[in-house]
Amino acid sequence: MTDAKKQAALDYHSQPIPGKLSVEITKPTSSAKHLALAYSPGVAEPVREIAKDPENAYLYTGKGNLVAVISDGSAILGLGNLGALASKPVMEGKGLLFKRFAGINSIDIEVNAESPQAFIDTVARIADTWGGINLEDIKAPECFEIERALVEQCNIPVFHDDQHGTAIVTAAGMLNALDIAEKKLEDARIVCLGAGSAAIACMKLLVACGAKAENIYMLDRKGVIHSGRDDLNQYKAMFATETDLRTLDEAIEGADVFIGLSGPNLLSPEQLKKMADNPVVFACSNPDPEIHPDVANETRPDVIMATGRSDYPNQVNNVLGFPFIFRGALDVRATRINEEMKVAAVHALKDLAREPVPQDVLDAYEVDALEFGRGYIIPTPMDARLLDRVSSAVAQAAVDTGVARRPYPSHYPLTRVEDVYGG
Ligand SMILES: O=C([O-])CC(=O)C(=O)O
Ligand SMILES: [Mg+2]
Repeated sequence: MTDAKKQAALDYHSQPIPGKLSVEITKPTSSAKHLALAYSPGVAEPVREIAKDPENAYLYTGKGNLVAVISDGSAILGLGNLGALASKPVMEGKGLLFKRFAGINSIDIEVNAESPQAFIDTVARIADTWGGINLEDIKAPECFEIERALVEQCNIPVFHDDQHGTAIVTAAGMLNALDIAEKKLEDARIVCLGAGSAAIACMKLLVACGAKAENIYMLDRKGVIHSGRDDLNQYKAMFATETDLRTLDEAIEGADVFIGLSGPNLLSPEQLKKMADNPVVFACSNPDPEIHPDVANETRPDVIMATGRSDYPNQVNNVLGFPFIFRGALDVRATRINEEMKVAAVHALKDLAREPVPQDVLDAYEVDALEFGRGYIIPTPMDARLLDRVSSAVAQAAVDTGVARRPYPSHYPLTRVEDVYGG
Protein backbone atom coordinates (compact mmCIF):
# COMPACT_ATOMS: atom_id res chain seq x y z
CA MET A 1 0.00 0.00 0.00
CA THR A 2 1.14 3.55 -0.64
CA ASP A 3 1.85 5.77 2.37
CA ALA A 4 -1.31 7.75 1.61
CA LYS A 5 -3.43 4.58 1.62
CA LYS A 6 -1.83 3.41 4.86
CA GLN A 7 -2.63 6.76 6.49
CA ALA A 8 -6.19 6.65 5.13
CA ALA A 9 -6.63 3.21 6.76
CA LEU A 10 -5.37 4.51 10.10
CA ASP A 11 -7.59 7.61 9.87
CA TYR A 12 -10.62 5.46 9.03
CA HIS A 13 -10.05 3.53 12.26
CA SER A 14 -9.36 6.51 14.51
CA GLN A 15 -11.80 9.16 13.19
CA PRO A 16 -14.26 10.54 14.20
CA ILE A 17 -14.18 8.17 17.19
CA PRO A 18 -11.78 5.27 17.76
CA GLY A 19 -12.91 1.87 16.48
CA LYS A 20 -15.60 0.63 14.11
CA LEU A 21 -18.44 -0.44 16.41
CA SER A 22 -20.68 0.97 19.12
CA VAL A 23 -23.65 -0.34 21.13
CA GLU A 24 -27.16 1.03 20.69
CA ILE A 25 -30.18 0.99 23.01
CA THR A 26 -33.36 -0.63 21.68
CA LYS A 27 -35.87 0.52 24.34
CA PRO A 28 -37.22 3.89 25.50
CA THR A 29 -35.25 5.36 28.43
CA SER A 30 -36.64 8.85 28.85
CA SER A 31 -38.44 8.47 32.21
CA ALA A 32 -38.20 6.92 35.65
CA LYS A 33 -40.93 4.48 34.53
CA HIS A 34 -38.71 3.27 31.73
CA LEU A 35 -35.80 2.81 34.10
CA ALA A 36 -38.02 0.82 36.45
CA LEU A 37 -38.73 -1.52 33.54
CA ALA A 38 -35.23 -1.66 32.14
CA TYR A 39 -33.59 -2.16 35.48
CA SER A 40 -34.76 -2.70 39.09
CA PRO A 41 -37.44 -3.78 39.73
CA GLY A 42 -38.70 -4.66 36.20
CA VAL A 43 -35.64 -6.55 35.08
CA ALA A 44 -36.33 -9.24 37.71
CA GLU A 45 -39.27 -10.55 35.65
CA PRO A 46 -37.27 -11.70 32.62
CA VAL A 47 -34.61 -13.02 35.02
CA ARG A 48 -37.21 -15.31 36.61
CA GLU A 49 -38.51 -16.41 33.20
CA ILE A 50 -35.03 -17.32 31.95
CA ALA A 51 -34.22 -19.14 35.19
CA LYS A 52 -37.37 -21.22 34.60
CA ASP A 53 -36.54 -21.89 30.95
CA PRO A 54 -33.26 -20.86 29.28
CA GLU A 55 -35.07 -20.64 25.92
CA ASN A 56 -36.70 -17.47 27.24
CA ALA A 57 -33.33 -15.74 26.81
CA TYR A 58 -34.22 -15.60 23.10
CA LEU A 59 -37.41 -13.73 23.97
CA TYR A 60 -36.16 -11.26 26.57
CA THR A 61 -32.52 -10.58 25.67
CA GLY A 62 -30.48 -9.94 22.55
CA LYS A 63 -29.08 -13.49 22.53
CA GLY A 64 -30.87 -14.62 19.36
CA ASN A 65 -29.24 -11.99 17.16
CA LEU A 66 -25.86 -11.84 18.86
CA VAL A 67 -22.64 -13.45 17.67
CA ALA A 68 -19.31 -13.42 19.51
CA VAL A 69 -16.28 -12.98 17.28
CA ILE A 70 -13.49 -14.65 19.22
CA SER A 71 -9.78 -14.83 18.46
CA ASP A 72 -6.48 -15.42 20.20
CA GLY A 73 -4.65 -13.46 17.51
CA SER A 74 -2.44 -16.41 16.65
CA ALA A 75 -3.00 -16.18 12.85
CA ILE A 76 -4.20 -12.67 12.04
CA LEU A 77 -5.10 -12.58 8.33
CA GLY A 78 -1.88 -13.58 6.53
CA LEU A 79 0.13 -11.48 8.99
CA GLY A 80 0.91 -14.19 11.50
CA ASN A 81 0.85 -14.56 15.28
CA LEU A 82 0.72 -10.96 16.48
CA GLY A 83 -1.15 -11.54 19.72
CA ALA A 84 -4.73 -11.18 20.92
CA LEU A 85 -4.96 -7.38 21.20
CA ALA A 86 -3.53 -6.75 17.74
CA SER A 87 -6.35 -8.84 16.27
CA LYS A 88 -8.99 -6.42 17.61
CA PRO A 89 -9.31 -4.29 14.44
CA VAL A 90 -10.01 -7.44 12.41
CA MET A 91 -12.54 -8.72 14.95
CA GLU A 92 -14.29 -5.33 15.08
CA GLY A 93 -14.19 -5.48 11.28
CA LYS A 94 -16.01 -8.80 11.29
CA GLY A 95 -18.58 -7.19 13.58
CA LEU A 96 -19.00 -4.33 11.13
CA LEU A 97 -19.64 -6.84 8.33
CA PHE A 98 -22.07 -8.93 10.41
CA LYS A 99 -24.12 -5.82 11.11
CA ARG A 100 -23.85 -4.11 7.73
CA PHE A 101 -24.64 -7.16 5.61
CA ALA A 102 -26.80 -9.35 7.83
CA GLY A 103 -28.15 -7.15 10.63
CA ILE A 104 -26.39 -9.29 13.27
CA ASN A 105 -25.07 -7.71 16.47
CA SER A 106 -21.64 -8.86 17.47
CA ILE A 107 -19.05 -8.32 20.15
CA ASP A 108 -15.39 -9.04 19.61
CA ILE A 109 -13.49 -10.94 22.28
CA GLU A 110 -9.72 -11.28 22.20
CA VAL A 111 -8.45 -14.03 24.48
CA ASN A 112 -4.92 -14.28 25.84
CA ALA A 113 -4.80 -18.02 26.28
CA GLU A 114 -1.70 -19.93 27.30
CA SER A 115 -2.93 -23.15 25.67
CA PRO A 116 -5.71 -24.42 23.37
CA GLN A 117 -7.39 -25.93 26.44
CA ALA A 118 -7.37 -22.57 28.23
CA PHE A 119 -8.95 -20.99 25.15
CA ILE A 120 -11.59 -23.74 24.95
CA ASP A 121 -12.43 -23.39 28.65
CA THR A 122 -12.71 -19.60 28.38
CA VAL A 123 -15.06 -19.74 25.42
CA ALA A 124 -17.12 -22.64 26.77
CA ARG A 125 -17.76 -20.72 30.00
CA ILE A 126 -19.22 -17.72 28.18
CA ALA A 127 -20.95 -19.61 25.36
CA ASP A 128 -24.55 -19.49 26.63
CA THR A 129 -24.83 -15.75 26.31
CA TRP A 130 -24.55 -15.78 22.50
CA GLY A 131 -26.71 -16.93 19.61
CA GLY A 132 -23.55 -18.15 17.88
CA ILE A 133 -19.77 -18.08 18.06
CA ASN A 134 -17.53 -17.12 15.16
CA LEU A 135 -13.96 -18.23 15.77
CA GLU A 136 -11.46 -16.15 13.83
CA ASP A 137 -7.77 -16.06 12.98
CA ILE A 138 -6.63 -18.94 15.18
CA LYS A 139 -3.64 -20.83 13.90
CA ALA A 140 -3.51 -24.44 12.74
CA PRO A 141 -3.37 -27.12 13.94
CA GLU A 142 -4.72 -25.82 17.28
CA CYS A 143 -7.82 -24.36 15.59
CA PHE A 144 -9.06 -27.84 14.61
CA GLU A 145 -9.08 -29.17 18.16
CA ILE A 146 -10.50 -25.90 19.50
CA GLU A 147 -13.40 -25.94 17.07
CA ARG A 148 -14.10 -29.64 17.57
CA ALA A 149 -14.22 -29.29 21.36
CA LEU A 150 -16.42 -26.20 21.28
CA VAL A 151 -18.86 -27.65 18.74
CA GLU A 152 -19.21 -30.62 21.07
CA GLN A 153 -19.64 -28.58 24.23
CA CYS A 154 -21.93 -25.82 22.93
CA ASN A 155 -25.56 -25.99 21.92
CA ILE A 156 -25.22 -23.00 19.58
CA PRO A 157 -23.45 -22.77 16.21
CA VAL A 158 -19.66 -22.55 16.56
CA PHE A 159 -17.98 -21.83 13.23
CA HIS A 160 -14.32 -21.27 12.46
CA ASP A 161 -14.69 -18.70 9.71
CA ASP A 162 -11.18 -19.02 8.30
CA GLN A 163 -11.81 -22.69 7.66
CA HIS A 164 -15.40 -22.94 6.57
CA GLY A 165 -16.23 -19.40 5.48
CA THR A 166 -13.17 -19.33 3.27
CA ALA A 167 -13.78 -22.85 1.99
CA ILE A 168 -17.41 -22.15 1.07
CA VAL A 169 -16.57 -19.01 -0.89
CA THR A 170 -13.54 -20.65 -2.52
CA ALA A 171 -15.58 -23.67 -3.61
CA ALA A 172 -18.32 -21.47 -5.09
CA GLY A 173 -15.79 -19.35 -6.99
CA MET A 174 -13.84 -22.42 -8.10
CA LEU A 175 -16.87 -24.20 -9.57
CA ASN A 176 -17.66 -21.08 -11.58
CA ALA A 177 -14.05 -20.38 -12.61
CA LEU A 178 -13.55 -23.94 -13.86
CA ASP A 179 -16.82 -23.75 -15.79
CA ILE A 180 -15.56 -20.60 -17.49
CA ALA A 181 -12.22 -22.33 -18.21
CA GLU A 182 -14.25 -25.26 -19.61
CA LYS A 183 -12.65 -27.67 -17.17
CA LYS A 184 -14.07 -30.09 -14.61
CA LEU A 185 -13.25 -30.07 -10.90
CA GLU A 186 -12.97 -33.88 -11.11
CA ASP A 187 -10.06 -33.59 -13.57
CA ALA A 188 -8.39 -30.41 -12.30
CA ARG A 189 -4.81 -30.54 -11.11
CA ILE A 190 -4.77 -28.34 -8.04
CA VAL A 191 -1.81 -26.76 -6.28
CA CYS A 192 -2.60 -25.40 -2.82
CA LEU A 193 0.12 -23.23 -1.35
CA GLY A 194 -0.37 -23.17 2.40
CA ALA A 195 -1.37 -25.94 4.78
CA GLY A 196 -3.04 -23.91 7.52
CA SER A 197 -6.65 -23.88 8.61
CA ALA A 198 -8.10 -22.29 5.47
CA ALA A 199 -6.05 -24.47 3.13
CA ILE A 200 -7.05 -27.72 4.78
CA ALA A 201 -10.73 -26.77 4.98
CA CYS A 202 -10.76 -25.56 1.35
CA MET A 203 -9.25 -28.77 0.04
CA LYS A 204 -11.65 -30.88 2.11
CA LEU A 205 -14.65 -29.01 0.74
CA LEU A 206 -13.32 -29.16 -2.84
CA VAL A 207 -12.96 -32.92 -2.46
CA ALA A 208 -16.54 -33.06 -1.14
CA CYS A 209 -17.59 -31.12 -4.26
CA GLY A 210 -15.84 -33.57 -6.61
CA ALA A 211 -12.09 -32.79 -6.73
CA LYS A 212 -9.82 -35.85 -6.63
CA ALA A 213 -7.50 -35.96 -3.61
CA GLU A 214 -4.77 -37.51 -5.77
CA ASN A 215 -4.87 -34.42 -8.04
CA ILE A 216 -4.19 -32.07 -5.12
CA TYR A 217 -0.64 -30.96 -4.30
CA MET A 218 -0.55 -29.14 -0.99
CA LEU A 219 2.60 -27.34 0.08
CA ASP A 220 3.70 -26.11 3.47
CA ARG A 221 6.88 -24.18 4.27
CA LYS A 222 8.95 -27.31 3.64
CA GLY A 223 7.49 -27.99 0.18
CA VAL A 224 5.11 -30.55 -1.25
CA ILE A 225 3.26 -32.63 1.32
CA HIS A 226 4.00 -36.17 0.16
CA SER A 227 3.64 -39.61 1.66
CA GLY A 228 7.39 -39.94 2.31
CA ARG A 229 7.38 -37.14 4.90
CA ASP A 230 7.49 -38.01 8.58
CA ASP A 231 6.90 -34.49 9.92
CA LEU A 232 3.19 -34.15 9.13
CA ASN A 233 0.40 -33.59 11.64
CA GLN A 234 -2.78 -35.62 11.12
CA TYR A 235 -4.46 -32.78 9.20
CA LYS A 236 -1.68 -32.32 6.68
CA ALA A 237 -1.27 -36.08 6.41
CA MET A 238 -4.78 -36.30 4.88
CA PHE A 239 -3.35 -34.53 1.84
CA ALA A 240 -0.05 -36.39 1.51
CA THR A 241 0.23 -37.61 -2.09
CA GLU A 242 2.37 -40.33 -3.59
CA THR A 243 4.64 -38.14 -5.74
CA ASP A 244 8.22 -37.26 -6.61
CA LEU A 245 7.40 -33.56 -6.83
CA ARG A 246 9.00 -31.57 -4.03
CA THR A 247 8.84 -27.83 -4.75
CA LEU A 248 6.29 -25.28 -5.94
CA ASP A 249 8.35 -24.93 -9.12
CA GLU A 250 7.84 -28.61 -9.84
CA ALA A 251 4.22 -28.90 -8.70
CA ILE A 252 2.98 -25.86 -10.63
CA GLU A 253 4.03 -27.34 -14.01
CA GLY A 254 0.80 -27.94 -15.95
CA ALA A 255 -1.46 -27.19 -12.96
CA ASP A 256 -5.01 -26.05 -13.75
CA VAL A 257 -5.56 -24.35 -10.40
CA PHE A 258 -3.40 -22.46 -7.92
CA ILE A 259 -4.92 -21.66 -4.55
CA GLY A 260 -2.80 -19.51 -2.28
CA LEU A 261 -3.64 -19.40 1.42
CA SER A 262 -0.16 -18.62 2.64
CA GLY A 263 1.58 -15.27 2.34
CA PRO A 264 2.52 -12.42 0.03
CA ASN A 265 4.33 -12.79 -3.31
CA LEU A 266 5.02 -16.51 -3.15
CA LEU A 267 3.91 -17.27 -6.74
CA SER A 268 6.29 -15.82 -9.32
CA PRO A 269 5.37 -14.81 -12.89
CA GLU A 270 7.68 -17.60 -14.12
CA GLN A 271 5.73 -20.14 -12.09
CA LEU A 272 2.42 -18.77 -13.39
CA LYS A 273 3.74 -19.20 -16.96
CA LYS A 274 4.17 -22.92 -16.31
CA MET A 275 0.48 -23.48 -15.53
CA ALA A 276 -1.98 -25.03 -18.03
CA ASP A 277 -4.18 -22.97 -20.39
CA ASN A 278 -6.76 -20.73 -18.72
CA PRO A 279 -5.15 -21.13 -15.31
CA VAL A 280 -7.32 -20.42 -12.30
CA VAL A 281 -5.40 -18.46 -9.66
CA PHE A 282 -6.99 -17.73 -6.29
CA ALA A 283 -4.32 -15.74 -4.43
CA CYS A 284 -6.18 -15.34 -1.16
CA SER A 285 -3.55 -14.26 1.36
CA ASN A 286 -4.71 -11.04 3.04
CA PRO A 287 -3.91 -8.26 2.71
CA ASP A 288 -1.18 -9.08 0.17
CA PRO A 289 -1.86 -11.94 -2.25
CA GLU A 290 0.58 -14.63 -3.38
CA ILE A 291 0.76 -12.82 -6.73
CA HIS A 292 -0.51 -9.32 -7.40
CA PRO A 293 -3.47 -9.36 -9.82
CA ASP A 294 -1.83 -6.73 -12.07
CA VAL A 295 1.29 -8.92 -12.35
CA ALA A 296 -0.78 -12.05 -12.99
CA ASN A 297 -2.90 -10.42 -15.70
CA GLU A 298 0.17 -9.03 -17.41
CA THR A 299 1.92 -12.41 -17.31
CA ARG A 300 -1.02 -14.50 -18.49
CA PRO A 301 -3.90 -12.82 -20.38
CA ASP A 302 -5.79 -16.13 -20.07
CA VAL A 303 -5.63 -16.20 -16.25
CA ILE A 304 -8.84 -16.34 -14.21
CA MET A 305 -7.74 -14.40 -11.19
CA ALA A 306 -9.24 -13.88 -7.75
CA THR A 307 -7.94 -12.41 -4.49
CA GLY A 308 -9.30 -11.74 -1.02
CA ARG A 309 -9.19 -7.99 -1.54
CA SER A 310 -12.02 -5.51 -1.90
CA ASP A 311 -10.14 -3.38 -4.44
CA TYR A 312 -9.82 -5.96 -7.27
CA PRO A 313 -12.41 -8.02 -9.20
CA ASN A 314 -13.37 -11.52 -8.01
CA GLN A 315 -13.11 -11.09 -4.27
CA VAL A 316 -12.93 -14.57 -2.82
CA ASN A 317 -13.24 -13.64 0.82
CA ASN A 318 -15.20 -15.16 3.68
CA VAL A 319 -17.27 -11.95 3.94
CA LEU A 320 -19.49 -13.53 1.27
CA GLY A 321 -20.20 -16.35 3.67
CA PHE A 322 -20.15 -15.79 7.41
CA PRO A 323 -22.74 -12.97 7.76
CA PHE A 324 -25.41 -14.89 5.84
CA ILE A 325 -24.52 -18.35 7.13
CA PHE A 326 -25.01 -17.10 10.69
CA ARG A 327 -28.17 -15.22 9.65
CA GLY A 328 -29.75 -18.42 8.36
CA ALA A 329 -28.50 -20.47 11.32
CA LEU A 330 -29.72 -17.96 13.93
CA ASP A 331 -33.13 -17.56 12.33
CA VAL A 332 -33.93 -21.25 12.69
CA ARG A 333 -32.01 -21.53 15.98
CA ALA A 334 -29.76 -24.19 14.52
CA THR A 335 -27.74 -26.11 17.09
CA ARG A 336 -24.79 -26.29 14.70
CA ILE A 337 -23.64 -25.45 11.19
CA ASN A 338 -23.38 -28.81 9.45
CA GLU A 339 -21.93 -29.90 6.09
CA GLU A 340 -25.28 -29.69 4.33
CA MET A 341 -25.68 -26.05 5.39
CA LYS A 342 -22.17 -25.27 4.09
CA VAL A 343 -22.84 -26.97 0.73
CA ALA A 344 -26.16 -25.10 0.45
CA ALA A 345 -24.23 -21.84 0.89
CA VAL A 346 -21.74 -22.89 -1.84
CA HIS A 347 -24.53 -23.43 -4.34
CA ALA A 348 -26.40 -20.26 -3.41
CA LEU A 349 -23.23 -18.20 -4.00
CA LYS A 350 -22.31 -20.04 -7.19
CA ASP A 351 -25.78 -19.66 -8.68
CA LEU A 352 -26.17 -15.99 -7.78
CA ALA A 353 -23.06 -15.10 -9.81
CA ARG A 354 -24.85 -16.34 -12.93
CA GLU A 355 -27.75 -13.91 -12.57
CA PRO A 356 -27.85 -10.35 -14.00
CA VAL A 357 -26.27 -7.81 -11.62
CA PRO A 358 -28.52 -5.00 -10.28
CA GLN A 359 -27.67 -1.35 -10.94
CA ASP A 360 -26.92 -0.50 -7.28
CA VAL A 361 -24.12 -3.08 -7.27
CA LEU A 362 -22.66 -1.61 -10.48
CA ASP A 363 -22.86 1.84 -8.87
CA ALA A 364 -21.09 0.64 -5.70
CA TYR A 365 -18.19 -0.64 -7.80
CA GLU A 366 -18.32 2.27 -10.27
CA VAL A 367 -18.52 -0.04 -13.30
CA ASP A 368 -20.90 -0.14 -16.28
CA ALA A 369 -21.32 -3.88 -16.36
CA LEU A 370 -20.59 -7.07 -14.44
CA GLU A 371 -21.35 -10.24 -16.33
CA PHE A 372 -20.66 -13.83 -15.42
CA GLY A 373 -17.22 -14.52 -16.88
CA ARG A 374 -13.49 -14.18 -16.15
CA GLY A 375 -13.89 -10.85 -14.39
CA TYR A 376 -16.97 -11.85 -12.41
CA ILE A 377 -16.97 -15.40 -11.04
CA ILE A 378 -18.54 -14.70 -7.65
CA PRO A 379 -21.07 -12.13 -6.34
CA THR A 380 -19.66 -8.98 -4.80
CA PRO A 381 -20.03 -8.34 -1.06
CA MET A 382 -22.12 -5.24 -1.86
CA ASP A 383 -24.83 -7.39 -3.48
CA ALA A 384 -27.94 -7.07 -1.30
CA ARG A 385 -29.37 -10.30 -2.76
CA LEU A 386 -26.82 -12.32 -0.74
CA LEU A 387 -28.88 -11.71 2.38
CA ASP A 388 -31.84 -13.57 0.96
CA ARG A 389 -30.12 -16.20 -1.17
CA VAL A 390 -27.48 -17.49 1.20
CA SER A 391 -29.43 -17.12 4.45
CA SER A 392 -32.50 -18.88 3.07
CA ALA A 393 -30.45 -21.73 1.58
CA VAL A 394 -28.67 -22.25 4.92
CA ALA A 395 -31.90 -22.03 6.94
CA GLN A 396 -33.63 -24.52 4.63
CA ALA A 397 -30.71 -26.95 4.85
CA ALA A 398 -30.78 -26.69 8.65
CA VAL A 399 -34.50 -27.49 8.69
CA ASP A 400 -34.06 -30.37 6.22
CA THR A 401 -31.24 -31.96 8.22
CA GLY A 402 -32.92 -31.71 11.61
CA VAL A 403 -30.55 -29.27 13.34
CA ALA A 404 -33.08 -26.40 13.36
CA ARG A 405 -35.00 -25.81 16.57
CA ARG A 406 -37.44 -23.46 14.80
CA PRO A 407 -39.32 -23.83 11.51
CA TYR A 408 -38.21 -22.08 8.32
CA PRO A 409 -38.73 -18.37 9.09
CA SER A 410 -42.11 -16.99 8.08
CA HIS A 411 -40.59 -13.54 7.48
CA TYR A 412 -38.27 -14.84 4.74
CA PRO A 413 -37.30 -13.87 2.02
CA LEU A 414 -35.21 -11.13 3.57
CA THR A 415 -34.62 -8.21 1.28
CA ARG A 416 -33.16 -5.66 3.72
CA VAL A 417 -31.20 -5.88 6.98
CA GLU A 418 -33.91 -3.68 8.53
CA ASP A 419 -36.29 -6.68 8.24
CA VAL A 420 -34.26 -9.24 10.11
CA TYR A 421 -36.47 -9.17 13.20
CA GLY A 422 -39.56 -9.95 11.10
CA GLY A 423 -42.70 -7.84 10.60
O1 LIG B 1 -10.37 -10.88 7.08
C1 LIG B 1 -10.29 -11.20 5.88
O2 LIG B 1 -10.17 -10.38 4.93
C2 LIG B 1 -10.43 -12.65 5.53
C3 LIG B 1 -9.96 -13.50 6.64
O3 LIG B 1 -10.73 -13.97 7.46
C4 LIG B 1 -8.51 -13.69 6.82
O4 LIG B 1 -7.72 -13.35 5.93
O5 LIG B 1 -8.16 -14.22 7.89
MG1 LIG C 1 -9.79 -14.59 9.29
